[in-house]
Amino acid sequence: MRRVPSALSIAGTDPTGGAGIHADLKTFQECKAYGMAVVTSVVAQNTKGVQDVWHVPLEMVEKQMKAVLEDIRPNAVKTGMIATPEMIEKVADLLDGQDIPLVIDPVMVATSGDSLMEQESTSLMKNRLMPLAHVVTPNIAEAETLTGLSIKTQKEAEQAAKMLVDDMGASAAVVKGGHFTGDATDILYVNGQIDYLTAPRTDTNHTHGTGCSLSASIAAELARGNTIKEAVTNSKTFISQAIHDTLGIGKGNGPVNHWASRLKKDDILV
Ligand SMILES: Nc1ncnc2c1ncn2[C@@H]1O[C@H](COP(=O)(O)OP(=O)(O)OP(=O)(O)O)[C@@H](O)[C@H]1O
Ligand SMILES: Cc1ncc(CO)c(N)n1
Repeated sequence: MRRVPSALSIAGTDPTGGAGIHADLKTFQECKAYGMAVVTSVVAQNTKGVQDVWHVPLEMVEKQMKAVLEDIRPNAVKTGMIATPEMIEKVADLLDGQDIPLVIDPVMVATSGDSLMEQESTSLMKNRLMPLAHVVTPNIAEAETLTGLSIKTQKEAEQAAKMLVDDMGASAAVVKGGHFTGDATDILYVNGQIDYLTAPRTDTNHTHGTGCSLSASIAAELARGNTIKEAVTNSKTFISQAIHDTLGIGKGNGPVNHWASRLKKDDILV
């Protein structure tokens, strides 16, 4: 029987629509999955920075999750901003044993440089969330924090990807090279194999929400029944185009163009 694939984001908000659950829902839609979202933190932020954060009470996170799970069971889940140790424990408890493909974007710092996770959360992120992850998608700084390695080269990024899987229990890791120089190369480690996913670097500072959108795309692809390698490869194509076909909006690091694969910028200009 044919089905509508659905994907759930568990993440924080961005009222300017470029990152967090807003980016995730746009991405799910573009990547042909029915999108759902549980809010973990309400963030007053824009493309220039984070002004304030309110964490949703844990019992309300649990109620949101239960409301979704008892009604429309997602075919894949992604987590983004889960700021506090207590919230990580709660989300891990709720996801443990669910048998739903899980993409963990270990969000720690916004593109603007503002912190989105409490320092004390790192060990719980490692001990509780990594073992549940089908795919974990750290950027270089997040991979360094999780593994304790210093990552200056692609070989060191490979080593980090292997640690996240072989030592910490994720099924696959994508160490993103957005903050390296040269081509935008991400390193995928899955089934004991390293793959380099490379795209030309776009010369832009409009990269707000790139990480959120990449991990949401991977979740949508998994929800559609694709393998991890197919999901990550297709998602790399999606995010490269969304960065390349920039919208040029925002006074800071502007948002990516989630429409890019089906609309060219001229189609949406008024
Ligand atoms: N300038 C660029 N040109 C092309 N691809 C890029 C560029 N910057 C980032 N990417 C790609 O975007 C994806 C996200 O990577 P990045 O390392 O920026 O994640 P991140 O730091 O978690 O993102 P965020 O800014 O949302 O926190 C990766 O596939 C990366 O290679
Ligand atoms: C809510 C949220 N999640 C993730 C990021 C990282 O881009 C952000 N800026 N805001």
